[in-house]
Amino acid sequence: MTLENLSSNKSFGGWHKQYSHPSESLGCAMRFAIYLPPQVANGQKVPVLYWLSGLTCTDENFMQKAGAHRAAAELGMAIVAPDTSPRGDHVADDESYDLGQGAGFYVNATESPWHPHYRMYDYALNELPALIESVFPVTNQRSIAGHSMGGHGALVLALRNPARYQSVSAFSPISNPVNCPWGKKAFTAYLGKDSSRWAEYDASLLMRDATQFVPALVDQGDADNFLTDQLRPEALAAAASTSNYPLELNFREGYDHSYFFISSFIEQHLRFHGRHLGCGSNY
Ligand SMILES: N[C@@H](CCC(=O)N[C@@H](CSC=O)C(=O)NCC(=O)O)C(=O)O
Repeated sequence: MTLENLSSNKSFGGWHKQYSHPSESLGCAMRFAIYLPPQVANGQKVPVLYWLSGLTCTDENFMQKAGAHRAAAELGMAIVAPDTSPRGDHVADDESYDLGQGAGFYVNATESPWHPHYRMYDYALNELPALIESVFPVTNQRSIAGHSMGGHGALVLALRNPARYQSVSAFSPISNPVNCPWGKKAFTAYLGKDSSRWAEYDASLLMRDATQFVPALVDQGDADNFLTDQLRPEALAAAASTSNYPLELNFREGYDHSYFFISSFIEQHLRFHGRHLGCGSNY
């Protein structure tokens, strides 16, 4: 296993570290960041929250802007944040911000020129957790969370793989991508024009049909400029009502789509995951 340590910074008694590694699923070097709480210094293994970021992000946005380290340190929870797509000169790209590098949408692409590298679903579900669990002092207890495109990714991964995750949460997720401009553009490019093949990556359609449940928490700002056109939380609410899914959906007055919103409620999300991961004093 070739794992290159790119940076290390002490934070709230634990460590924030960035790594690069050759990814088999993506066929390129891939970067991720990990926050290791202080408990690991005592030889303790800790559970992991995977965080999937949104359009234009790298591994850095969440770690530097969300303010999650204090609660993770208290709870004894590792957080892993991968980059949002494969990267490199040999990797297909597009000049728009919502397709190509920085916009992997957590799918396995089937279409040219994307399919050789754009396999973020496999990477986030299998390759990254296998690497993390073989190298770092963590247990195999996982939860998953994300923002916007990453909220879509987190919900889809948990809904399709309920045995893999203890809990799922999202801020401002793209809840019904088959019915919004971001989703239609990305899915047409990555998955092809036949929209019947998009359903396996649509959180609302998956939640409507779910029979196995992962506790789910979603926060949505009501002043989010993407709310009506792109995010469609009402579709997720309707789906949860159909399947009796254990979804807590909160609308937060005055909050927008930014990391100011995420940083205002991230502690509540970490405590929610902590209860399901069995860490911290509040479970
Ligand atoms: N540049 C675009 C919008 C880009 C944007 O808002 N990205 C969000 C995620 S949006 C959905 O996935 C983000 O997290 N940005 C990074 C950050 O640190 O805020 C535009 O101009 O409209």
